[in-house]
Amino acid sequence: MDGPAKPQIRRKPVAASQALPVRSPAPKLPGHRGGLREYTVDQLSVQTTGLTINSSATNLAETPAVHSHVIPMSPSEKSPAWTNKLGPAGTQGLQTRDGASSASLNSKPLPTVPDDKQQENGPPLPPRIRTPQPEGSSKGKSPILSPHRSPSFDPVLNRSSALGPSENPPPYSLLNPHTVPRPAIQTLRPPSPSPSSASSRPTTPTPTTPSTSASTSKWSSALSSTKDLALSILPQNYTTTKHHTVLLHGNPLIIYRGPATSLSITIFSSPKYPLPSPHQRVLYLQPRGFSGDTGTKIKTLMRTYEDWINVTPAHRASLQDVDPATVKRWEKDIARTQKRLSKAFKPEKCHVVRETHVIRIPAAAEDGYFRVVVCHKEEGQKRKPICSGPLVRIASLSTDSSVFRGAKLRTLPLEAGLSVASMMATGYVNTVAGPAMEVVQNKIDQIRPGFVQTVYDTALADTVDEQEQAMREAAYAAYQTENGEGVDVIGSDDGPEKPFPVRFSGKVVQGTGRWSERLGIPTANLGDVAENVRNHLKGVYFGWASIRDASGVEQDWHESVIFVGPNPFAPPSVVAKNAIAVHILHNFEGEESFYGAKMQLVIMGFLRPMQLPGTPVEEMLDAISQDLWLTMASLGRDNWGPHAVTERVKALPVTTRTMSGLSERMLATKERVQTKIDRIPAHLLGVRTTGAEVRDAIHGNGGYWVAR
Ligand SMILES: Cc1cc2nc3c(=O)[nH]c(=O)nc-3n(C[C@H](O)[C@H](O)[C@H](O)COP(=O)(O)O)c2cc1C
Ligand SMILES: Nc1ncnc2c1ncn2[C@@H]1O[C@H](COP(=O)(O)OP(=O)(O)O)[C@@H](O)[C@H]1O
Repeated sequence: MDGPAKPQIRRKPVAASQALPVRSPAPKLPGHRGGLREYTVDQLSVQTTGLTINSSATNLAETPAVHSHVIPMSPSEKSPAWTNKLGPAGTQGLQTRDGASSASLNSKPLPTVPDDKQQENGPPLPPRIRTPQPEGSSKGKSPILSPHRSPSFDPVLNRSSALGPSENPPPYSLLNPHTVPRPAIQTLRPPSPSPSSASSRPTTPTPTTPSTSASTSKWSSALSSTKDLALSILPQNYTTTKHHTVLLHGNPLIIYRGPATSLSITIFSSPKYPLPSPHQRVLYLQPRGFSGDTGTKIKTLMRTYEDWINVTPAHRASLQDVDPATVKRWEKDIARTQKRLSKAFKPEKCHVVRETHVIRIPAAAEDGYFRVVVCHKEEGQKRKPICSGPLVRIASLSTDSSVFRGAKLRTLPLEAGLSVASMMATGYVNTVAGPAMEVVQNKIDQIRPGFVQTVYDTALADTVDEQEQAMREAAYAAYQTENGEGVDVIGSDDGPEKPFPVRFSGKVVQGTGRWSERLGIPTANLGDVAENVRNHLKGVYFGWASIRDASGVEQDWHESVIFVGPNPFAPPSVVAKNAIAVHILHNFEGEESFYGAKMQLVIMGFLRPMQLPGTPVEEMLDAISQDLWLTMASLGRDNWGPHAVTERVKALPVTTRTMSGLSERMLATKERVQTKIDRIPAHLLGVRTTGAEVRDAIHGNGGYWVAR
């Protein structure tokens, strides 16, 4: 049971310069096969390694349908162009209903909150009890999987269907319940059951599979579990200060769903403080815990100089225009909040309901933690933040390592849950969209990471070497915390310490399946591993893994967590032999398994001793969430990556070594496949595509608001 002593976790200071103007996830370098420098430690050969990070995305956010028309705002009502160059800032210590400061996840102060609006330790509100949503007829079903799609009005696109002519629903008949990938995640439940989630509410009808196949229910239950988890982890649904309260309607976990991704809030204020007039009231989406590269993307896609995104709804609607079921839900939330406010404030000071906003979340917001900040903004003046809403997590269904960005330890289980849901959803996309999608998506994945975005928005680096350096730094920067404190990492920046790195290989064999059944995390079990590895290692380690394909060609290297110890699920034996189980932090896009394949492993360091068999599932998940976090952060550093990538790329012909040469090739391929990609409404299944993100801007702010 006792492995090496628990390693020292260091807090790595992060220099501002590490927030690079390049996009994370980083590109896979074409032709990268991970040629390696080898060392020798005991009888083991060792090597240094490289970095590969992928990305894709999705949202099931509810977009309340508007029945008839919306009232366009007059030009004067429209939000002013945002020329303000204030950097991102936080709302300081906004008081939540349970008296907790929202600064627990967001610690930067808002610099310009007027005195009378500053946070105060105002009357603590009674704890919020989340009551079940009786309308929850669709509990457990993902909104995008609901069996019927009505041609209801789409408030974002301002037309009668969310789907354009080229955006037909995917060929769901192709759904094959047997091909949706593992894992089963039934046990991935919130620590304490939370009765309500967005998944339990009626939502805007969306296209779906006609069947209630096993795969569909698995996928939707993965999401619904994660959403439940979100409620228990990010439970506060309103923030309040002396004069303002912002109530979030729906689940704080908002799954990306293309241009129709939205969130709804209601703003209250004290009788003496009505909200500014519509043309002076501007709503921003403020990224929390992001690194500079995301800021760069926002700036580029939104054609602006700042990281806050102006999301002020473009249209004014009346309550009669809104779907009655949505209004009913809002009213219920409002009544509940008002009841609490009336207990917390004297009647003459009690906040009154002012406006409800349905905010469209642009694709530029990417994945991460956000809050809505309501500002007072007069022409030619700096904006003045008035109040801000609860934290929300915008997420696409992807196993992209960057889903961990911005997460704090408290939210990591949620991140792990998302990662599992992502795996299933991405497989689902491949299944429903059929082989075309798979081929095209695979291609786009090869060409897309980093490069396309780089071409769009930044000056190109001169050489591939520089690009590789940049992508590594960008990957690391993604783990910066919002307060600049840095991230937790293992080991020194100089690279792995003796006896690591340790390199070995094994053959992927079938395990008992019990681990993934219980935790929802697939682990490749290794046979044919050298005895000295089995016997000398014990505990949980991190490192790089690479699988050889059928023809023996080594594929990309992926970050991995590696377990060496007795398998608690294996049949008892007199001398328990150590098992080696590897979870690779990569989505294998619907590939069922790689049993029989040869896996190369390079262990770079020790994470923790193994937990005793019988440890509660929640505790194990917590530990693994931290394992994943530490692995990504630790391996993202310069001296911890697969440097041999550089050597490989150097071997390429000179023309392909320059960034421009590469990016041209990338773009040419991209153009060939983009048209196909664009026809697949992957966003409905939660997958972001580059084309969809770029086109997103044409929808403008969208959204609508209702005066009370
Ligand atoms: C990252 C990781 C961490 C693990 N941590 C533990 C642990 O702390 N305690 C334990 O008994 N098993 C641990 N395991 C191992 C599993 O219990 C199990 O032996 C292994 O994943 C094989 O399961 P399978 O037979 O279902 O494939 C871990 C596995 C992985 C991949
Ligand atoms: N990210 C991943 N990490 C490890 N294995 C994966 C991953 N994705 C898919 N797999 C596949 O899933 C298998 C493990 O599945 P699992 O449900 O744990 O079954 P078993 O324990 O019976 O092998 C691996 O052998 C591998 O083929």
